[in-house]
Amino acid sequence: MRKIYVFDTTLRDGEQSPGVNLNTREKVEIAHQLEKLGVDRIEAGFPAASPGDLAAVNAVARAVKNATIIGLSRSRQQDIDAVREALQGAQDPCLHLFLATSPIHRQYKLRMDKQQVLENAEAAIRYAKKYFSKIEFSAEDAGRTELDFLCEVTAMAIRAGATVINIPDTVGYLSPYEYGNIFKTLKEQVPGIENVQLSAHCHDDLGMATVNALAAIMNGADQIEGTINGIGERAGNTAIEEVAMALETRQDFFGAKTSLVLSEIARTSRLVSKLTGMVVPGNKAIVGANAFAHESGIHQDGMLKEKTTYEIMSPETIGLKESKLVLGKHSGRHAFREKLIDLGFDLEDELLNQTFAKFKVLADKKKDVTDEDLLALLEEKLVDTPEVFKLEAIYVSYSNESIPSAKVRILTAAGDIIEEEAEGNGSVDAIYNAIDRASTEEVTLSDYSIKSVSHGKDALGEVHVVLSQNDVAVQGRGLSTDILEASARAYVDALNQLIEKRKTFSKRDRVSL
Ligand SMILES: CC(=O)SCCNC(=O)CCNC(=O)[C@H](O)C(C)(C)COP(=O)(O)OP(=O)(O)OC[C@H]1O[C@@H](n2cnc3c(N)ncnc32)[C@H](O)[C@@H]1OP(=O)(O)O
Ligand SMILES: CC(C)C(=O)C(=O)O
Ligand SMILES: [Mg+2]
Repeated sequence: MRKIYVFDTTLRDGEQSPGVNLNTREKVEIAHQLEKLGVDRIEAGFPAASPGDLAAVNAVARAVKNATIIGLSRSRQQDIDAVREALQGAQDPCLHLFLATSPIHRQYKLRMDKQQVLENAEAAIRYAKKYFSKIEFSAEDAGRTELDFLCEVTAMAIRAGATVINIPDTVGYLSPYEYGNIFKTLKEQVPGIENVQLSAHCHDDLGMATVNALAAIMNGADQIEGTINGIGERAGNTAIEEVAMALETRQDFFGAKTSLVLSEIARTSRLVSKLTGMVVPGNKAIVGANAFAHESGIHQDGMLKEKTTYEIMSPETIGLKESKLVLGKHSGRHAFREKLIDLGFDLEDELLNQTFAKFKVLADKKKDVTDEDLLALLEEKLVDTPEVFKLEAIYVSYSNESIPSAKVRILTAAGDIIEEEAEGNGSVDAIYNAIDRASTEEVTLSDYSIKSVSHGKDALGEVHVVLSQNDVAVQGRGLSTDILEASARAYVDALNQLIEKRKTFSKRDRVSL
């Protein structure tokens, strides 16, 4: 199988992401992880950028033993000398030289004509060749460079001694067809091209960085350059994990492979995200939190029956434990039952259906239904007290400038609907006074507590109350994403418990008589 070399530039182009700044310790930590991931080449930084980056590149060069270490340099002697200094101690050093070749960059940025670009690049490569056996030359903005001039630049770089020729689509402008065609043309037309490696370096401005890298591979590229999580200048670079997994998953189509240790992908992604502070979007391919998560019932059902129905690769391949079936409002009974079994509850069909109905009501209110939410729902369902009173609705009126009031609508076991209103010294007190009126029970609230069962601002609130009547005390519990509703439910639950307990006492009394 054809090998595709992986050139990781997380520490250089990745660090060019606005807001990202990696210190020496962080660069070394990421470099060690990249080594474990098995990347072939690590671009550790741009030594001429600052003394700190020079020192960081040097620390990486000394620390890493199993990858080529690269430093970036403009086509200028002082930059090349900075890379020489930075790569001291590297087992396998490589200089990365670049000069822009496109008409826009030539005219406005470099203020050079074609001839000057050729001469400057050649002089830099020849100077560098005295110190480096491995030199990669990049024709910056190759994507917008006249193809015949790009061939000329490439031929010059090969003659001057470059060992890798990189074709950057610096501004992420090209379509896969156009980008692939550059590689095909260079392969066909440039003398000596067979003696060097061709490299693809893409940016994601139009969301085509990965597909362009793949197009380059299909047209003869030997190496892809990219970053972990696709971080980098503007919209970022090709995400290495995406190319590696595309090649792995579609070997039948691409017929090429990287030598990455794929099971290190998830760990590397997490580390880079942590140290750069760049959060990985949930829907990011391969490494996003949702990449192996399924929320909708039909997909979950398919997954439970056969994973390949909805997964083209396995989470284990990239070092994750397993796929996730996330319960939410789109989930179905199959996944719900499976989740409850995982939590240790194998419910009979009827109870399952009742709990499922409650779960759907909760899922309408919450983004994610967590294990804690489910346990709370289950506890409520498993302890089944007959509902003499059922809370149908509450309305609360609160302002800090008036007395809080509440109205409740309660359905009785006999089928009557009772509506009552009351005021109180707070919203909860007003609700409880209204429920007292509706139930006509005379009870004392001896305890009230509230806690959050799950996390986040849409977490379930759980209210516990203790009601007493004569010598009998009962507890009630209510759950809701709204604490006033949870409070009302807990109170009504306690009233039902109280009535149930009273019945048990009176039966016992009759027996003893
Ligand atoms: C596509 C890419 O990712 S390229 C890499 C981009 N990365 C970075 O720029 C990060 C590190 N850069 C830096 O720290 C600074 O830009 C430095 C230290 C390299 C240079 O800083 P300064 O000397 O202040 O120059 P400044 O950045 O303002 O301008 C760049 C100069 O380099 C020239 N230049 C740009 N690319 C090249 C090149 N490949 N070869 C030679 N000269 C170049 C520009 O034309 C400009 O020259 P001028 O001063 O004669 O007009
Ligand atoms: C330095 C070069 C290779 C680069 O990052 C680009 O052109 O995008
Ligand atoms: Mg780049």
